[in-house]
Amino acid sequence: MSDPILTVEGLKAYYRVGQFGKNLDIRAVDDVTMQIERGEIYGIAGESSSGKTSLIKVLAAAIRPPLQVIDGSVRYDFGGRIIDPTKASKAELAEIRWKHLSYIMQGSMSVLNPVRRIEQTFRDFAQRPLGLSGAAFRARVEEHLDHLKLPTSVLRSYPHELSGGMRQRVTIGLATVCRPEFMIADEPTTALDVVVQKEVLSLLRTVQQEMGASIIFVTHDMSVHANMTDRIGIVYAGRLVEEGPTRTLFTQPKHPYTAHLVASLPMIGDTRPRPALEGRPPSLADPPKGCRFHPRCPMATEICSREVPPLESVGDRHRSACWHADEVRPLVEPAFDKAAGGVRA
Ligand SMILES: Nc1ncnc2c1ncn2[C@@H]1O[C@H](COP(=O)(O)OP(=O)(O)OP(=O)(O)O)[C@@H](O)[C@H]1O
Repeated sequence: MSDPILTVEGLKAYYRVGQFGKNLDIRAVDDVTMQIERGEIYGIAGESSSGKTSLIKVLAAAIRPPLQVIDGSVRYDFGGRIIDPTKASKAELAEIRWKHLSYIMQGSMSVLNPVRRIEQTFRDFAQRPLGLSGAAFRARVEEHLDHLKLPTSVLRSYPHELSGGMRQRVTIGLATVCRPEFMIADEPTTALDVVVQKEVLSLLRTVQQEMGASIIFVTHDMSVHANMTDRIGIVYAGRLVEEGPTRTLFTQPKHPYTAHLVASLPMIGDTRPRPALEGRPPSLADPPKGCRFHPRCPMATEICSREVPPLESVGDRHRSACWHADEVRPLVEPAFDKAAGGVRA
């Protein structure tokens, strides 16, 4: 049964910028409607500049000008306590942050203050929500780090004294110490090498399972999505164009853009040429009419340049915004096995 912790309806968030004396709207999030279930890992995928970070900034209540919410609603249900982060007061947000909602931003250094030891950063973030102080607080943090198999000696370190992988683990420690119900992770492993990346992802998944938390997980790396997520939302030019269970999206994509994203995944031992996607994503200041993907779409017909396709159900928990959803086929033979590590040759 559906038990959404987050419901987003008709969300529009634009960057309002001035250019050559004129006001310009960059429509980074344009009419997004989605729900996240309690305990699920929901991945957001899409190429660079598609609006992934802008969307989660709104969801994480981390909006700064020139980004503005223009329309729509965001509704969290934290055990019966309903909160819209786009309308909540500073005091309300301070109450939910870390305790109910935590945000692992791109690049650990943006969270870890370079001139404060890790222990001080833990105090800054978590002391208030945990309602502990002094030795009791320190004991709780040490117990948590121990549980995550992180040496408690990191508490005495400054961020620059730690490796990138260790810093990212510490960030996960920070984001989880108050046992939030909802976590938002933006490209948490992008800067790390593959081995460290796997370790960090496995740590994140373990804590998520133990806490029963929901995660929105953003990355442009489809192989990470294959390994981590229960469902994926595909974003193109500010719009959610397809959404469905991870396996379904990999094996039966119903949007030509998803079919290309999935096909672009390198697979060990498969040297067949990959079908390349022509062109570049459109400007979000002046996106094309109709389906925003139509100028690049090999399946586009006249209606695609005229009318915006609605995001409609095409199967079990599967929605697609494409006039030709029924005709979309995978571009390569899919090989998906999550239990064996997601995508395989
Ligand atoms: N501060 C800003 N002012 C104006 N436009 C911005 C600002 N930040 C982002 N944008 C624009 O908003 C659009 C969406 O950017 P966003 O960072 O959300 O995309 P993304 O999918 O997260 O990209 P990436 O994968 O590269 O992080 C882009 O066109 C970008 O140029």
